[in-house]
Amino acid sequence: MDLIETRRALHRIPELGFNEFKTQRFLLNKIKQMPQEHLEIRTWRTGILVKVAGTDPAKTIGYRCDIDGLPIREETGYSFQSDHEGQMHACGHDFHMTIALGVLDKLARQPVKDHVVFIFQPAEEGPGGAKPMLESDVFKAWRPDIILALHIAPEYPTGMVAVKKGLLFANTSELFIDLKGKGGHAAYPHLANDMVVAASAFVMQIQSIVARRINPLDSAVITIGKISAGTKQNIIAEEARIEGTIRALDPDTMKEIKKNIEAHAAGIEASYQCQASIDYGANYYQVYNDHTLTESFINYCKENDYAFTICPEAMTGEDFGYFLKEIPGFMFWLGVNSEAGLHSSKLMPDEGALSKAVDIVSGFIRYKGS
Ligand SMILES: CC(=O)N[C@@H](CCC[C@H](N)C(=O)O)C(=O)O
Repeated sequence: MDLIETRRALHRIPELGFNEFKTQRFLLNKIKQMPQEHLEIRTWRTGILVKVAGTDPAKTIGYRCDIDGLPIREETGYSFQSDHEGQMHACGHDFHMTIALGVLDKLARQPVKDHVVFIFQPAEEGPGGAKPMLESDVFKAWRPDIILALHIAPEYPTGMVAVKKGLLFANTSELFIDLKGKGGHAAYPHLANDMVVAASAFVMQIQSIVARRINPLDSAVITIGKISAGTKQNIIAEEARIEGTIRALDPDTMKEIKKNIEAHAAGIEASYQCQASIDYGANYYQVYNDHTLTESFINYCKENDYAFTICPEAMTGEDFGYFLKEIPGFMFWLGVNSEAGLHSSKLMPDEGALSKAVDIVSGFIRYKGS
């Protein structure tokens, strides 16, 4: 299978969570071109599960990748840039899918003793595909005993593995706040309740939560990524919407942050005479790597001289955390050496990482599964 050609084709067709219809068709088409003798294929919504039957199975190994893109207008200048205006694979899921296909292709040709289940999961960026997928009959029927996944890391050299035992990624929660006040003429502010001013005050106030309400020894982040309000420069805005994300390494810190956001929202309601409604959207459980399996992966990397480092935990989120909550396994970072980072319109991961990752993952599955 030509990995670079596959990645470029996937890069052209990013689709948002649970709308990955073209992506699903593309993946199914690729999978059907592989030797079928040992394969069983099932779909779940826009996702796909593929089982490679083991030759003498004692367990099932799971390998998961995510398949959705982001609402970002691409600015890479690639000749193969996104055909979908305003959508881009800016979190490397085109890499994740290509690597999964590459590993699957190898195992379809030469299975290991254990069963291996490949999980092409939709909607990682939101609203979250992992949780409902875990509850699906198809997943339950093929439920793996151990599971692994990777995420590209622009900051590490191409092909380098970065991993740690225990906590790798934070608990996350989306944050959507709708403010409703009273619109009016720009010249008569005393007759209106201006939601641009209320939203601005709210965004500034919640900056003090991490600084002043959370123990400095705990890590937490509140980022507001989007604000929308108003219709025209001389009309007082009746409504405002604030969209963001909350991150915390400890689930109790997450609860504390939410409690404080609610208190600030109540304060804004009183001060600015408006209604504030809060929706926490998708919440992702932390990514916690199993100690024994991560140790085994570290040993495997050392024995095979793969470039490797122990990394610190990160405030990124991943709904792979839900798989790891129920099934022992781990996630690792794969270096792709890009100046632009994740969620950047200029993310340009080095394609040299693709074949290295296929070797690393297929080798580890063979190491654990033969
Ligand atoms: C690896 C990565 O970038 N993951 C995303 C996960 C999104 C979680 C959710 N939509 C949220 O914004 O809280 C991330 O932003 O860390």
